[in-house]
Amino acid sequence: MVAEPASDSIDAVWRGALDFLADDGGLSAQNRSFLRLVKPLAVVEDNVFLAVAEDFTKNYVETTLRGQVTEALSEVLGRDVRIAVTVDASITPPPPADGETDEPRPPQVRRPEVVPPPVVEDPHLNPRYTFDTFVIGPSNRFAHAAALAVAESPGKTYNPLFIYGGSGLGKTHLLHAIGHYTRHLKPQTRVRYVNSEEFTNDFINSIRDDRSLSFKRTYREVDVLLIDDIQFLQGKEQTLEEFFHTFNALHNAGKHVVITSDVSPRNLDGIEERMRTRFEWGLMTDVQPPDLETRIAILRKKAAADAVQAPSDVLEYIASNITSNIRELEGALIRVTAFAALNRQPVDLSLAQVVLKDLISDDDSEITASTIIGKTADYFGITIEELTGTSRSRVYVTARQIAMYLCRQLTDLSLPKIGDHFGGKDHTTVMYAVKKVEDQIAQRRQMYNQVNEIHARIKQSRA
Ligand SMILES: Nc1ncnc2c1ncn2[C@@H]1O[C@H](COP(=O)(O)OP(=O)(O)OP(=O)(O)O)[C@@H](O)[C@H]1O
Repeated sequence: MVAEPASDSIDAVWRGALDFLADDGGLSAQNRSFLRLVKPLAVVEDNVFLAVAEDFTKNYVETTLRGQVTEALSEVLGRDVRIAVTVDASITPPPPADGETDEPRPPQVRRPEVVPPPVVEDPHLNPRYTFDTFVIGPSNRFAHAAALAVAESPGKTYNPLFIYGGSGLGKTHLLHAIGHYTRHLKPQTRVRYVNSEEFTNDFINSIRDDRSLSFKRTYREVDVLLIDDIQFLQGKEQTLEEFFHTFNALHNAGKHVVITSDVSPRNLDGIEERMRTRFEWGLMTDVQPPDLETRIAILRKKAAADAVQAPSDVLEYIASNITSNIRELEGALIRVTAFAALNRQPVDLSLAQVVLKDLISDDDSEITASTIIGKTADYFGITIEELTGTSRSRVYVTARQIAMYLCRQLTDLSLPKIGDHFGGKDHTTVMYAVKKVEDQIAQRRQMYNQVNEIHARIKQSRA
């Protein structure tokens, strides 16, 4: 059993968590700056209480940084913990530690007249999903144009904008791009991005905690609401009712709503007619699987963004063989370039063919999260309960993170749904695991081999 740290050791726990994050290497300078604004308060059972001076910082820590911070604290404490962040306006950022003086200091957010507040991305928006990084082709030209028009003048035309289409075709990317561009043009615009599952959880929690007013404020006091994967609301009557009122309140006030779904409004079963009709009030547009040229252009852009060298014939090979999902397309490129980097080999066609042999197969029967979890547990010689449980032993954590990564790569499940398969883990934990495995694949041969071997076994099990 892990001893409960005395309350005066909370500083040591927090320092350990910061060291863990530093070793992990995944924290940007901006995020390090944010963590310096946090004052650790106490560990009580499985809760770690933190305080910050501002709502803005609280929001950032609770959304963008939650996965990493929770993971680090759980690692240090040896068990799964949750974080709770409170606002205490009397907190001032600590002075820089020795040797830290060259690091950029976070701006003093409480003296805006001297130093302006930090200009950071909206914590809910992925910085990589912008219009600049979006490749336009015949399959998405209309959706892109509509998204751009909304971003340029929200509340005016195409309200609501409804974007639908299959998994991994860029719907989420477009939603985030609208958010970024709107804020770029008019920084004071209040934009909120939310996945429908988070909306549901937020709603349920607000009822449980008697916070319906703050829930309403969160979703109604915005200029642009971007709501992803609305199909998850199918059949959830109370949440739908709440969403219906949210939608009406925003629409009546001339605020913009952008919705994505895997099917068109009329194919959304389990959603009342009155709501489906409203979705059709504005503009509906689909995104289709991209053609070969667009797929090659997407790979080229991705290679340039990641600064990896990949000759044209390799990009064409990948693009010719992976046709229906852009997430898979990008995953294949990462796999090839990671293998080449680990083996200090140049990326060429024969290498790509070997590396992608099992990925490019004719068998397209569906891979499930259960298969992935089962095969990963087998590989590590642990049980499914251990893999999906809460133990922090290294082997369990590695197995859990690899299985989460493979679920993201090989299934159409959303981050919250993947979390559900792992005993109800938070979607930010899944996001963190995916990012961590992605990074380590390119840096550690062992990780690369493990992921590849498990992937091969999953594919074989379907043969
Ligand atoms: N046209 C595009 N140009 C560049 N990258 C793209 C494009 N379309 C999709 N992508 C990339 O493909 C990946 C999957 O896209 P995204 O998550 O937006 O798909 P989605 O349609 O929302 O899928 P899901 O329904 O599974 O959530 C992302 O990394 C995204 O950046």
